[in-house]
Amino acid sequence: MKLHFTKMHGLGNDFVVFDGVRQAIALTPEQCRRIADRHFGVGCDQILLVEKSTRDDVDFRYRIFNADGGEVEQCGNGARCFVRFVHDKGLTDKPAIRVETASGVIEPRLLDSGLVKVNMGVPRFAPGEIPFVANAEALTYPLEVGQHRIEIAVVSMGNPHAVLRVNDLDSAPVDILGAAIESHRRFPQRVNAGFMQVLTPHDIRLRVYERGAGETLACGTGACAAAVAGIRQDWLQSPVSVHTRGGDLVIEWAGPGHAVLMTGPAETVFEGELELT
Ligand SMILES: N[C@H](CCC[C@H](N)C(=O)O)C(=O)O
Repeated sequence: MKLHFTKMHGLGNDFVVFDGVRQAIALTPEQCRRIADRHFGVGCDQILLVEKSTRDDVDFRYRIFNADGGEVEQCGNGARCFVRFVHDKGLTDKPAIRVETASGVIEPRLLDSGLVKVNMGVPRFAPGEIPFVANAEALTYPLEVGQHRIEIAVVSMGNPHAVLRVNDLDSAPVDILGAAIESHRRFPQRVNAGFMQVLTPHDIRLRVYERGAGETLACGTGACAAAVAGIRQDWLQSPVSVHTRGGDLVIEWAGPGHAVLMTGPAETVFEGELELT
């Protein structure tokens, strides 16, 4: 079966996007893995599936599959590409849309500047809402990882994030420690592992070892989680510029109970067709 796709990225976090509005598409985990494979498939960090909404108070539904084939709750860089995609494909002419995801409704908006601003919803910290086996909410939690004992902040943006502050991002053991945190037994659904270096109260550098994809050049929900974790610990003040290896995001957060706003680019790279086996 031939499937048309659009290759997109948000700061180098790249996606294969399918129009599930005009054609019904169902992907198995194995098909997702094959599409995401950078040698045997198209290659991407995540697959995004745009669908009609099942609700009349939102415009579209948005399904996200990691390169390992697992379906997940949220993707920030993907949300920016989502609104660019539905505009470019003539699926809507509204600059701001409401999108149903597995973890709630987000609101991406195309700005006149060409950037995209997304209301990513309210971050959550209660251990019950984060797959973290803890007995009470705290700003940080100790975690034994191999011979390391680290302090992590745990933030849900719909998807789970563990955020670690480091002094030097270039020498941080993101591959080894990130993989160990991602699959740590304290996170039954696994977790995205963010490594944050605070530069000023309004600037951080960030690398994220993503659940189901490994280290990516940028992680939108990871940038939200890191900024929120830093603001909660009085290291940061809103707005926060998050400098990732793929480029910069601006995160705004007015504090507990408020939504996180993320602003950044979304690019289309090419259109293609693949044989779905
Ligand atoms: N790996 C993430 C999903 C993609 C998130 C990321 N690409 C973003 O931009 O937020 C997870 O398993 O929760």
